[in-house]
Order: sequence, then C-alpha cells, then structure tokens
Amino acid sequence: MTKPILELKDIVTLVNKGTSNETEILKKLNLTINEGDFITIVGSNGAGKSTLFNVIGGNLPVDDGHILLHGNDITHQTEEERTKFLSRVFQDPKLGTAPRMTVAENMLLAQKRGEKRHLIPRKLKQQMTDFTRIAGIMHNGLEDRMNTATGNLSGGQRQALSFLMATLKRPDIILLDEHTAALDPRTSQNLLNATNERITEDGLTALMITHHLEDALIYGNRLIVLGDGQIKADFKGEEKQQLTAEKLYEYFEA
Ligand SMILES: Nc1ncnc2c1ncn2[C@@H]1O[C@H](COP(=O)(O)OP(=O)(O)OP(=O)(O)O)[C@@H](O)[C@H]1O
Repeated sequence: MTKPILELKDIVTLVNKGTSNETEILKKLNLTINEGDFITIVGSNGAGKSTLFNVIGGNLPVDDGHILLHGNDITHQTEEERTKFLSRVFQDPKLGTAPRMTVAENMLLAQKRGEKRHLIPRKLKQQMTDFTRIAGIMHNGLEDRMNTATGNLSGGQRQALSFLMATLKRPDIILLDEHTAALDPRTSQNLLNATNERITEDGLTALMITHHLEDALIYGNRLIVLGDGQIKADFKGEEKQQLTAEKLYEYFEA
C-alpha cells in the first residue's frame, strides 16, 4: 500500500502581486508524493520547477490551495519549520556546506539539525568511524578527507557532502535541485549513481529536477513533466520504463 507523504492540492502562486505585472506561476497544481517515491522532474525553462521546490520548501508563499504532510495542513509553515521534515540540495556546490569547517564537522552539524548547534569535539570523535563509513558510500574519496576544510574539496566532493548532509537525518522529503548540473560529466554521473544508490537502498523519498532527459528516464520510479505551472504528465512504473527520450522530447514545445 502506498502512503502519501506530501500532497499539493490546487496550488496557486502569484508573482508581482497587486501590480499590472501580476502573473500566476503555479496554476492549480496537484501532486501527491508517496513514501519511497523517487521522482525526476523535467520541463522547459520557466516551467515552474524551482517555484514548485520553493513552495514545498516554504521559501515562497502559496496564494491558494493546500499542502498536506502526512495529512496535516502545513501550507503556512515557515521555511525554518519545514527543515524538520525536508532538506534540499542546490546546484551551486558552495551553498550546502560551511567552507571553513571540515567534512566531519559539517556532518556533525547536519546530524544536529533542528537541535542547538554546539560542536562538541568528543561527539565528533565518537562519530568519526560512522561518518567515515557514510562518506565512503559516495565512492569519490570523501572518506579520506574527513579532516579537510570543505572549501578545499573538489566541487564533486563538496556536492557529495551536501547530498550526504541532506540525507543524514532521513528527512521525509529530499529536494534535489539540479544538484549535479555544475559538475563535469563523469563526476556528475558518479554523484547521480551514488544518489540513486542511497535513495533506493535506504528507501528515501526524493524529487530531482534535471535538464537531462536520459537521467530523468534512468533514475527514479516516477517522472513528472512540468509545463506552464502545471503537471503535464506523470509517468510511473511500467509506463516510465517504456518511456523514451524522443517521446519525452515532444513535451518541449519549440
Ligand atoms: N520572484 C519572481 N518574480 C517574477 N517572476 C518570477 C519569480 N520567480 C519565478 N518567476 C517566473 O516564474 C516562471 C517559473 O520560474 P521557475 O524558476 O520556477 O522555472 P524553472 O522551471 O525552474 O526554470 P529553469 O529551468 O530555467 O530553472 C518563470 O517565468 C520566471 O521568470
């Protein structure tokens, strides 16, 4: 039985409110995200993908409609309040980590998310073996750089760390906002494979925006096409497996 984690019901978001430039970005968008879903999201530039993430993350207010988390209305919860159940990885490797702190310290910070953030060296020592093991999951040498300041890591290692930090506390929802777009093709592929492994093996629930149709097809159990502020298509299971890049390309109007 699939259980809904997050439900977006008739979501409307406006920009430039009350001016002659007022525009509806999300137009009565409906989406139910079930436990264990790994949803890839594609759509033209300006389709509303980042806006959708901003609405889920509480960075942008909802002008109409409702957001339910495990059936409870969280439409008006702040971004801060939503960090209890949600985490997000951005495109820019500089955004997810504290550059002067080491890999291990960043991981400890992520583990203490939502609590008072005092870094206790004793705690760090206790956790080191565990953190090193977790870093090893990314298969990119991060585990050998546990005491390196994050600012001195490669972009790929830094993004891998951001991803690990986002998953460490097993949030209900993980938003991956083109998190491999700034990386070279091989590094991007490695991170995508590691992402997929961690999400599927740990049964996490995630949404991933990508402009690479092949990646959207390979990864995840669901694929959503966003267009003009609405869900144009939602492919699941067998239907997603049968989908081709050519067919998907048809959703991108000239
Ligand atoms: N704060 C804002 N003020 C005005 N317009 C906005 C604002 N935020 C988003 N928009 C507009 O809303 C539309 C959707 O933007 P959004 O960034 O969500 O698209 P996207 O699908 O993520 O695009 P991309 O693939 O280029 O990142 C665009 O036309 C954008 O210009």
